[in-house]
Amino acid sequence: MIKAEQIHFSVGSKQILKPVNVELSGAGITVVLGPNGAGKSTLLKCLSGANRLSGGTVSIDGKTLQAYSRKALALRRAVLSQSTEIAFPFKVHEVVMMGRNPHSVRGETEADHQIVEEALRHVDASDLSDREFSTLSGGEKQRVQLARVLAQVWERKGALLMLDEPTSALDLRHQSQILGYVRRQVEQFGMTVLCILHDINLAASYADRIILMKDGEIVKHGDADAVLTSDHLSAVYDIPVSRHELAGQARFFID
Ligand SMILES: Nc1ncnc2c1ncn2[C@@H]1O[C@H](COP(=O)(O)OP(=O)(O)OP(=O)(O)O)[C@@H](O)[C@H]1O
Repeated sequence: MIKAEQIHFSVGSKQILKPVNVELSGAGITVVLGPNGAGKSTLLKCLSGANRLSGGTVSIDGKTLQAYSRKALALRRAVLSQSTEIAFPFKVHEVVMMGRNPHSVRGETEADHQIVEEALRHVDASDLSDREFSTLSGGEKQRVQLARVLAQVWERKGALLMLDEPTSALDLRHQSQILGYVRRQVEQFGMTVLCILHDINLAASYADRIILMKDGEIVKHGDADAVLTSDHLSAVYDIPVSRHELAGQARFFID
């Protein structure tokens, strides 16, 4: 369980994240939605420990982030950030193996290699394994980075996954393939997922809960069906958004 109490984040005199409380526990996908600049990535970075908080505390299983060693934190939660670039000429399989580093006591094992192979298969990137990472397309890089994150918490019961726009560079098939796979991980291993998306329809398809943000604040946080209303979305995005039910699924359109 991850719990944030009154966390906030400022740069100079600008408060980018106003004091918020967030609690995520148990198996499920929480999607963070909101317009550009709403503070979604800042919230995720504060929860993951990438941002030094201006105030408040984040704890995982009752222990503050500061009380975890880097390795213990890496075994408990994995983070996919927006930037997928890597400065050095690594091969794809080497990038995914980085996700296994926190597990290595005496180097890579056969099991680690199998996990890397499996992770690449699940993101449809097996054929890229021996390619140099820097030569991949944007969507290929994003899938490989996701494989690295999946390898980090491979089949760990109750692991935390924090994903910042994991599908932003993906085509339609890969969007649904990858979010579908994340959904199955949640169901099989009880993972707790926090995922930033821009596509409201994707969010409606995969989210159990929604955090709706605007101007550095959480405007709504609750069950997806209750948060994803025409009124809430129109107010947050400053544009009329209508909700329709199609084949039993909520669908959103700009009027
Ligand atoms: N280190 C920083 N220094 C100055 N401003 C920052 C910094 N980090 C974030 N910001 C600003 O804070 C606001 C929130 O940024 P954040 O990246 O959290 O937004 P977001 O909701 O993830 O946006 P997007 O949908 O565009 O990715 C933005 O206006 C951004 O420019």
